Amino acid sequence: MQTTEDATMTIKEQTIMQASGNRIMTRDREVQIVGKIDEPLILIMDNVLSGDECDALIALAANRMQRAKIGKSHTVSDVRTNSSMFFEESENEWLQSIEARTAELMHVPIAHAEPLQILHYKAGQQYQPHLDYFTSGDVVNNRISTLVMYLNDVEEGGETYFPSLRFAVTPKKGSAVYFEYFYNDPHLNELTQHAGNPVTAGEKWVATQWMRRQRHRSF
Ligand SMILES: O=C(O)CCC(=O)C(=O)O
Ligand SMILES: [Fe+2]
Repeated sequence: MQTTEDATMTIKEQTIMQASGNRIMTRDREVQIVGKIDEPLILIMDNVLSGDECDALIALAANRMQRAKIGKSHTVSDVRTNSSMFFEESENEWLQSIEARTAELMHVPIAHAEPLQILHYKAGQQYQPHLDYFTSGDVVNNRISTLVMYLNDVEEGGETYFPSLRFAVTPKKGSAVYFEYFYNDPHLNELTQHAGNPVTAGEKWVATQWMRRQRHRSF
């Protein structure tokens, strides 16, 4: 990727998202940027989903959850104690509009999107530090960016935590954290390592959208 110079004359790598301004207008919602780290780019966004959309995603996923599987071998692992499920691509009309919004927000064509993933953490459950991109296997059409959307307010704990940056994002219904790892500098990509901190009271629901470098969907 090309590099640009910012005002302080330090060389900064180009990012997928142009994160200037305090809000992003999508076709059907105004999303507010309420927090930001520059490099690696991490954005905290408010108003990504409506309360009704959050409730509907949870309701649709609830009876389809299973213990989360990790990586290629699909073995149950202590790295993730939460449960998860994937929707079908564009399963219904309102899901389609959420997918279209996330693609617009993430500045990547919808064809590059993985199906939306839902995670559910009960009290005591967590997701230990990990990278979202693959370090073996499908590295050609690898993941390049993540949007974690919070579907409920968590009573206690459950932050999305970036250990290398010592940065924690508190879940808030309808808000999201965005990060990307498509840098030339592998160190910047590695800094996006993150965890789902243990939920210490209540429960936590999130929807994760991952984007691929190339087309991933058949339509
Ligand atoms: O639950 C979280 O806060 C993080 C989820 C996550 O890391 C993922 O879905 O890849
Ligand atoms: Fe992750």
